[in-house]
Amino acid sequence: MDVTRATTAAAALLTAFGLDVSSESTKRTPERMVNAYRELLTPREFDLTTFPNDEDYDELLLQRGIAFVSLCEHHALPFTGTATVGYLPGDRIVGLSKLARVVELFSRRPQVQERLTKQIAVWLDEHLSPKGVGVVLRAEHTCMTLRGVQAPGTTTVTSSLRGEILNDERTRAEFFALGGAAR
Ligand SMILES: Nc1nc2c(ncn2[C@@H]2O[C@H](COP(=O)(O)OP(=O)(O)OP(=O)(O)O)[C@@H](O)[C@H]2O)c(=O)[nH]1
Ligand SMILES: [Zn+2]
Repeated sequence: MDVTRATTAAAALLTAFGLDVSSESTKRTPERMVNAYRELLTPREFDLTTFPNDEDYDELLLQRGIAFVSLCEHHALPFTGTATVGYLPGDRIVGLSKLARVVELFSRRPQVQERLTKQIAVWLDEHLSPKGVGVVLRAEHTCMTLRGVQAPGTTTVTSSLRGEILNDERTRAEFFALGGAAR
């Protein structure tokens, strides 16, 4: 991100909106605005730590209630919610915190919820090679609740399933029973 250019552009945009960016209170507003968007668009880096599945744990593991914030690519407004990320281990188990970090990796960029959901599932499938992966996101889109149609209280729910969580009926039912609608 070119912060200097972005700050100049933010000042021009706010001025074009008719806002005063010269008072003591607002003169740093363009810079603050850029910092806020930069934060929303910058995931923290991490290493994917995995361990051998020595106990042969062969049931589902779910992480529920992973809070995320992303940016609607149509309006550049935030959408926020919670993710449930689950997997059925193969030879390796994952460090628990990494599930939330993967959600952050893909949420801090311009997104649509469908793509975000799928990217999390595909990434885990490719990097962890588990027997199955399931992701459910539940989010409020401020472009829908604060403006436009103004439908407060609406939530958008998406899911992406792979492997046995997709194909095995019992595993799929258990996944949704344990973590459906991103509790
Ligand atoms: N499928 C999908 N649509 C989204 C997402 N986020 C926002 N949208 C929609 O993207 C659409 C953009 O449509 P436009 O008609 O060009 O935008 P607009 O004129 O601001 O429309 P309104 O929001 O209806 O006022 C809207 O219907 C949004 O609700 C998302 O994550 N997934
Ligand atoms: Zn939007």
